[in-house]
Amino acid sequence: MTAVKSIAVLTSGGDSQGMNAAVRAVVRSALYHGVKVFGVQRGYQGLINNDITEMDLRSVGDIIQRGGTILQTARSKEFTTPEGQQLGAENLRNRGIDGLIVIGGDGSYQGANKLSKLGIKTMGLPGTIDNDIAFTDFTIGFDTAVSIVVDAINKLRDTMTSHERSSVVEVMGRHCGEIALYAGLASGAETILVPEVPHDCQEIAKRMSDNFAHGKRHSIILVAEGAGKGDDIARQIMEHNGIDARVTVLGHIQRGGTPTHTDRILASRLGDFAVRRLIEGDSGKSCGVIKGELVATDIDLVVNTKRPFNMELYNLALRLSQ
Ligand SMILES: Nc1ncnc2c1ncn2[C@@H]1O[C@H](COP(=O)(O)OP(=O)(O)O)[C@@H](O)[C@H]1O
Ligand SMILES: O=P(O)(O)OC[C@H]1O[C@](O)(COP(=O)(O)O)[C@@H](O)[C@@H]1O
Ligand SMILES: [Mg+2]
Repeated sequence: MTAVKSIAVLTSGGDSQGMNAAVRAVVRSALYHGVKVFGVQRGYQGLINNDITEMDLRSVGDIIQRGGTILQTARSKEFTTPEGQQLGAENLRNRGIDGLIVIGGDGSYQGANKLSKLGIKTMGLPGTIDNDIAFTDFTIGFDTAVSIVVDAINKLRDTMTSHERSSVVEVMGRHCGEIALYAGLASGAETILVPEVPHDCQEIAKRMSDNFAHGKRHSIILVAEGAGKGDDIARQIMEHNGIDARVTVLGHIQRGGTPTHTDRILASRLGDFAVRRLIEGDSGKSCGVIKGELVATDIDLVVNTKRPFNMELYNLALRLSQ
């Protein structure tokens, strides 16, 4: 006997590579356990518009390797109102859907928390390139996004070294420096600017000049968008040390392309886990992986906890990039 007979799945907010793999896992796991499964189009907007269709095994064929999301995504203003949330919950109930799996980032989690408080059995899956959700080591899409940034920096290094230039690379992360931190450490960037740690352009310029004086032939400055605009940082540093700085804004390239195997496996594990928890009667949880183990944490706690910034990795990146 399963605690839910019929569930729905949606993707919301900024898309991320691996969302499709998560949708596939939810659909196939639900059907495996004899639970009906519905797909909601365009995130919470689809809940409001009643844009909900039943899915079968073939609805999720040939998608594990695709970026983006076959369910489409949206940022829905209407859903941030209590009326929008009530309507979304009613539309689910009217179809006899008694469980919902939300795949999205910190904003989507706020919405999932509201639905859970309205009595919908809701589970959240962390789907965002930003890695800004607490109580999971990684979010779905982060590994792919970091790989894309590292690959871009490898290419930039070649030409920067040849010209003895510095390169400012702006990456995503409106409120969170995880992409900059991981990509910076993995690519040997000399400077990593994140919203969590204050910076001083004069100090950065001085360190850069010292490095050039000691034989460095390039300098990579990685800036999370939440820490400043690449153009502004480049201008300020150049004013202090006169070293030619070129700016690259990676933008939405970071959110596209085929997910890495790490993201596909994370998405598959989390999607299946969320379904099993709903079947066992659990709800109001965020699914995550901590030290390799699947965990379910109260979504209310997750949305009210800021993910701690990893200063150990940050300091390591600085020490190793001298
Ligand atoms: N406080 C909130 N209450 C209810 N719904 C919210 C809230 N914050 C965000 N949402 C919903 O989640 C959607 C996605 O959030 P957003 O921050 O854009 O993306 P992400 O989930 O990737 O962080 C929003 O468009 C909105 O519909
Ligand atoms: O151009 P868009 O779609 O607003 O997305 C840009 C944003 O996407 C993100 O990667 C994720 O943002 P959300 O949490 O709002 O989905 C942010 O770091 C970045 O600012
Ligand atoms: Mg977000």
